[in-house]
Amino acid sequence: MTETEPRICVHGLGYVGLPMAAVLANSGYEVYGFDVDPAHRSDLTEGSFDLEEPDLDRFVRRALEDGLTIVSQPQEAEFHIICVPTPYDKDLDRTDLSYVEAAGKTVAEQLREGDTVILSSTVPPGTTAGRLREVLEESGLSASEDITLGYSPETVLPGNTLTELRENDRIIGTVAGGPTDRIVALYDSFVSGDVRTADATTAEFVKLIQNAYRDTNIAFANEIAKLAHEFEIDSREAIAMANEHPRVEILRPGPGVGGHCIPIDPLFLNHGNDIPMLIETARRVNDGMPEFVIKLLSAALSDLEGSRVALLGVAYKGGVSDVRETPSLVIAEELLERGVDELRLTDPYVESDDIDYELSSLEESLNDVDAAVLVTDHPEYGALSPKTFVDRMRGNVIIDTRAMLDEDRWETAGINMYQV
Ligand SMILES: NC(=O)c1ccc[n+]([C@@H]2O[C@H](COP(=O)([O-])OP(=O)(O)OC[C@H]3O[C@@H](n4cnc5c(N)ncnc54)[C@H](O)[C@@H]3O)[C@@H](O)[C@H]2O)c1
Ligand SMILES: CC(=O)N[C@@H]1[C@@H](OP(=O)(O)OP(=O)(O)OC[C@H]2O[C@@H](n3ccc(=O)[nH]c3=O)[C@H](O)[C@@H]2O)O[C@H](CO)[C@@H](O)[C@@H]1O
Repeated sequence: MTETEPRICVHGLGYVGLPMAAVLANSGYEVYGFDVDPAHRSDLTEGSFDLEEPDLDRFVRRALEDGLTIVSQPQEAEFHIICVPTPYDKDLDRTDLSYVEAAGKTVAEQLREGDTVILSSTVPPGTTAGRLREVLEESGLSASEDITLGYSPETVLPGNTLTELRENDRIIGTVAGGPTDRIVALYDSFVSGDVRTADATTAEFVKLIQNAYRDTNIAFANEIAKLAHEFEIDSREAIAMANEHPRVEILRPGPGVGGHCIPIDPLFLNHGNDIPMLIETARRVNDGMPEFVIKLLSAALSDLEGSRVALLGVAYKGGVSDVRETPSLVIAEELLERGVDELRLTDPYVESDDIDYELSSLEESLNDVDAAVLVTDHPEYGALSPKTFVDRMRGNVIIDTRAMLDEDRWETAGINMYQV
C-alpha cells in the first residue's frame, strides 16, 4: 500500500459494517472500525466473537490482525462509511433515523475539506440528500462544494455474506451532482460485479424496491399456497408445473417472511405518500402466514388447548442463526396464547440466549408431543427420518411449512402430514 492510499473509517460494525470494514482492510486499506457499543468493540478487539458464517469469521479475524483497527472514537479519514441501524418505528409509522443522525454528527466532527461520506444503511428515499446532508453541513462544510456525499446500499444475502459482498453489483449515488469517481474507484477495488452510478435518492430507492419486489413475490407464492389448500391441490406440485412456463417463476410458499430487511424495508416506501397498495397488501399476506400455519395445525389436532407441540426451527430462514422478525416466534407466542400446554422449540443454529424460550435438542423436543411443526428450512431437516418422530411423539401430526419432507414416505411411516 502506498502512503497516498485513503484511510477509511467505518461507523457501525454489525452484520453489514463489520464485513465491509474487513473486505476493505483485506484489500490493503487502512481501516478504522468504530461502533458506539463498547462491549462489541472489546469483543472484536479481543477476538471473542463467533460469526455464524465460517468463511466470514476467518475473513474478519484476518482483517483484525492486519489493516482493521477497532477504535473507541471515530477517526479522521478520507472516507467515512456509515452502516448503522435504521429500524422502523411501528408506533410512529416511520423509519427511525436517529442512528443515522447520530453517526452523521460524529462524522461531522471529523470532517475535512475533500473527504467523502457514504451512507450504506437502508433508508427512505431522500435521506442522504436531506437529513444526512443537513447534519453533515453543521460542520460548516458544504456537501456540494467541500465534500462528496454519497449513498451505496448493501445487498448481501445473510448466509452468503462474503461472496455477495465481493461479487454483487453496486450502485453508487451522490448528492448535489457530486462526483462519483472516487467512490466508484473504491468499490471497484474490491467488487468484481459492475459498479453503476446514479443520484443518491435513486440508489436509496433501488435498494427498497429490490426488497419490496422479493416480498411481493413471496406473498404471491403464499397466496397461491392458501388457494391450493382451498381447492385441495398440492401447492408445490402446481407451482412446479406453472414454473415450466418460460415466463413464470413463482417462489416458495412458507410460514411467512422474516429477517432484518424484507419485512421492514418495503414500509420505507410510503414515506410522505399513500401510494403503496400492492406492496402493503403483500406485507399483510406474508404477515398472515403464521396464522395460516396455526389454522392447519388446529384443524389437524382438532383442539389446540392442552396439546403439546414442537416447533422445528426458530431462525427466520435455513442455515442462519438470525431470529429477527422470525415467523417461528410469532407462531410460538400465538400457540401459547391459544392454550397449547407445552411448547418445545429446537434449532441447530440458534442459542437460547438469543430468545425468550428454552431450546431443546431435536430429540427432546419430540418426546410425547402431539404435533411437530417444521418452520425453518435448515438443510439438516431435509435428512430427517420419520422413525425418530414415530418413536418419540405421542401424536402423529406434522405440519411441514417448507415442504422439505417426502410426503409419501412420511405418510407410509404413519405420520399425518400437512404442507403449506
Ligand atoms: N443485516 C443485513 O443483512 C442487511 C443487509 C443490507 C442492508 N442492511 C441495512 O444496513 C444497516 C445496518 O444493519 P445491520 O444489520 O448491520 O445492523 P446491526 O444492528 O447488526 O449493526 C449496527 C451497528 O451499528 C452500531 N451503531 C449504532 N449507532 C451507531 C453510531 N452512531 N455510530 C457507530 N456505530 C453505531 C450498533 O452498535 C451496531 O453494532 C441497516 O440500515 C440495515 O437495514 C442490513
Ligand atoms: C432482494 C433480496 O433478495 N434481498 C436479500 C434479503 O435477504 P434475506 O435473507 O432477508 O432474503 P431471503 O432469503 O429472501 O429470505 C427472506 C424471508 O423470506 C422467506 N422466503 C424466501 C424465499 C421464498 O421463496 N419463500 C420464502 O418464504 C425466507 O424463509 C425468509 O424468511 O434482504 C437483505 C437485506 O436487505 C438483502 O441484502 C438480500 O439481498
